[in-house]
Amino acid sequence: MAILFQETDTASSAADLRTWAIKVQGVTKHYQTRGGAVQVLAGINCTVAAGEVVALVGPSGCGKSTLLRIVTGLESPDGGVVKLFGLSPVQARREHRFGIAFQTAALLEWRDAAANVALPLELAGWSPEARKARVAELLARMGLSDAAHRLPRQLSGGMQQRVALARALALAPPILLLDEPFSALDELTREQLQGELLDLLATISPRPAVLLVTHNLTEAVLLSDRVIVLSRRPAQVLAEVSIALPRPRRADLRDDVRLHQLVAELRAVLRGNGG
Ligand SMILES: Nc1ncnc2c1ncn2[C@@H]1O[C@H](COP(=O)(O)OP(=O)(O)OP(=O)(O)O)[C@@H](O)[C@H]1O
Repeated sequence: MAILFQETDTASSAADLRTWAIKVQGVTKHYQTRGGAVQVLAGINCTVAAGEVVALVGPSGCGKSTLLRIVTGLESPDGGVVKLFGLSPVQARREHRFGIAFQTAALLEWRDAAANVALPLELAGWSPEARKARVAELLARMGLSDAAHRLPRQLSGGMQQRVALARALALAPPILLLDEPFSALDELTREQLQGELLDLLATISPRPAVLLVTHNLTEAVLLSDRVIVLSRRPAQVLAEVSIALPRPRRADLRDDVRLHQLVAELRAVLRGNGG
């Protein structure tokens, strides 16, 4: 295992920033609560290279989702800088540089599966014909062609997450941000979707950079090229673990002893931090 401790450089040239799909530098964040100020992020530095899959793990409540929301521009940091291919999160959102999928599929309940997938294409001004073709392609890719005209409530949890993934990928963004996308699913469905995501990432060209927040260490190792371990709140980067398992990967890699060793090593890092 290679544990690399967080990089300390803060001076980055514009060219360097554009090279990284995601670059997070010195990000701090606190929330004001009734009990006073709660420091959540205490100077986070991390990067995701183009085409790289990076998982973010850490103790419950340490600030993983907060960091992801800051990367999306849904929240602002108190300090520090976030760049997505050199753009601010707000610019990157405007230019459709990333797709997002959350724990709950967050589909529009009055739109059928096809219309939910079409939403980003509509917002980006695609013509009805182009939308129709792209939606059909995405639904077929996710095994949802027969469910195109079903409303979200008529879909299983796994199908809803497939729709959410298809929507996130609709504009073929170079970055995919995933916050616990499978954690609300039963174990078997979760494992199936992990396998489908592996297949997807193996076939999409060029592969998007992925930042995946997860509680599940097996999922982190199975899917990612690198795992960033956050400490307890206020979160700092405790360790970065390279996942040198070959690609393309298949879901049955979860039974491989090398994966189990990496999961054990991640667990040891977290336990060492009281996680
Ligand atoms: N809008 C908010 N106002 C006040 N406190 C907040 C807000 N959002 C998050 N927090 C607090 O910030 C901390 C970090 O929350 P966050 O959801 O980012 O953690 P997390 O690591 O993703 O948690 P989990 O692993 O349980 O999903 C928690 O203590 C949470 O209660």
